[in-house]
Amino acid sequence: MSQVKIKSALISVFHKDNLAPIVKKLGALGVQIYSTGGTQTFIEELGVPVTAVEDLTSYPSIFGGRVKTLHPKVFGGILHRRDNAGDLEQAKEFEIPSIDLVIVDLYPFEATVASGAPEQDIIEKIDIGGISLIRAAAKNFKDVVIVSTRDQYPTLEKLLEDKNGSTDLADRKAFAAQAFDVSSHYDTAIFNYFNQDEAIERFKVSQAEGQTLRYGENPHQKGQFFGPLDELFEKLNGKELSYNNLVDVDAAVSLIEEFSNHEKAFAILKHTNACGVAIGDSIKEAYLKAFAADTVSAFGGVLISNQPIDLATAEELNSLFFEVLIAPAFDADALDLLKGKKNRILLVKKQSLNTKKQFKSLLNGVIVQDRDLVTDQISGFKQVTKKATSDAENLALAFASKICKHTKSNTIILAKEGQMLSSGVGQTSRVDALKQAIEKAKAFGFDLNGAVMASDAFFPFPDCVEIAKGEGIVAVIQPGGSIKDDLSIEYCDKNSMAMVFTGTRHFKH
Ligand SMILES: NC(=O)c1ncn([C@@H]2O[C@H](COP(=O)(O)O)[C@@H](O)[C@H]2O)c1NC=O
Repeated sequence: MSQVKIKSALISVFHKDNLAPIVKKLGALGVQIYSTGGTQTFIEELGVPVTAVEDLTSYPSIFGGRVKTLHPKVFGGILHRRDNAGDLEQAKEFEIPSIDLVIVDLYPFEATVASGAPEQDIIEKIDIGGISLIRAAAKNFKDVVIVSTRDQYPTLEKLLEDKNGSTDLADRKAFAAQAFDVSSHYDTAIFNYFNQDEAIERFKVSQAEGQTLRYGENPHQKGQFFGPLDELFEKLNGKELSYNNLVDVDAAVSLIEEFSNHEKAFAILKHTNACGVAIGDSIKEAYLKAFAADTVSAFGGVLISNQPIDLATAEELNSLFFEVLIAPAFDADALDLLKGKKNRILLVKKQSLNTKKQFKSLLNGVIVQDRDLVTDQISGFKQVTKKATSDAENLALAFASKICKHTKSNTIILAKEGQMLSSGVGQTSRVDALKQAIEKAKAFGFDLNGAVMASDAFFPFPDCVEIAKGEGIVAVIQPGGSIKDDLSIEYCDKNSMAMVFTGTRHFKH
């Protein structure tokens, strides 16, 4: 395999951390180092010999650093083909030295955008010279080693250690692949920043972090997840998250984020749908009320709370077999108890979901939409029946509507005082969803007299309110918008039921 001995290096890095051992090693190997302003000072302070790029190019860094390495002596030094007589001839003619190793750490564009910095600061953090160095060195991987992020320092260090400055083609090609990963990710971030109003209809996503999952939805399917999982969660216990766990965790987090921190909320999900949701005076009470809604489906579920898990709640949870429990924190004694089962996945939710877009693949393409960020507020309820909803009913309706929004359509949620009694989930007709909900509520011993009903979309006919009346349901929330709304309203008026419209449909397909 064709070996290249590193005799010269160009180092230009934004963050200087963890660079010192590499510089020292290169110095010890007698490598000729070229460097830019701040990096050069850093290297000098280590006592390692370094030549300023300015001395190579005979040009100073100009325009506030916008142009410092962009020069034929630098790019020629990287790009000339060492096995091409013509290139070698020209390199000699123009006094272009070989550069065998390039180390770059780009201006932190994404971090600057995330910090909320003004546009002019963001623009100045679009690295031009660095990205060009990366692309040039990666293109000429036959002759050059390109280290394009700080993450690769350990690999380089090991290489320098093991091979004393020599590199194989395979090493260099692997670095080149990573370099184009870095450069394409960087440019995607810049494009998405410029295309915030989506004037250019393109779907460009680059997730820098990924992990291979044990398998996909089923064992014969491969699965991977791309995203910053560690930013969202800290795993305190349990086996690796599976594909299906991740899908359910996403649904659980989306649902629990409907509840404000002063409400003590607990939800149990199966296959992305809630089979129990409640708010209570304590988190233990919320859990017990959520569990009561469907003590069968809770088995193997994904559980989530918006409050820390205390010992009292953990003692109740301990007797349930569940896959995942997510909470903002776990009391030490609760954690000790729950850790008793080694496979149980316990996740600390560190931050909120902040994506504004959702996408999935279909028809050989990708479908993209804004996330449904509308939560129906009592202040926005439109009373459409003669009988107005009471304050208590409004609270129950708002609660039920939050669950509707995160349940597969067609859905009906039946609730009472901060407790989901039952749900009809993913049915092909709304009537079937209601019938399923009624059957389930009865199966788990609930009296529906005085309960409220939420529907994710309008009632095309009055049949749902008719059936609901028969079960003692007193108040209904729905978006409205059917040409036959009047029939449902009339029925409610004649049967002293109250109904509010929200104006917002919450289909979830
Ligand atoms: N303009 C150029 O020619 C140029 N060449 C290298 N850089 C970047 O300058 C930074 C290092 O600068 P310094 O060594 O001065 O701290 C690196 O992030 C590198 O990617 C440049 N800056 C931006 O484009």
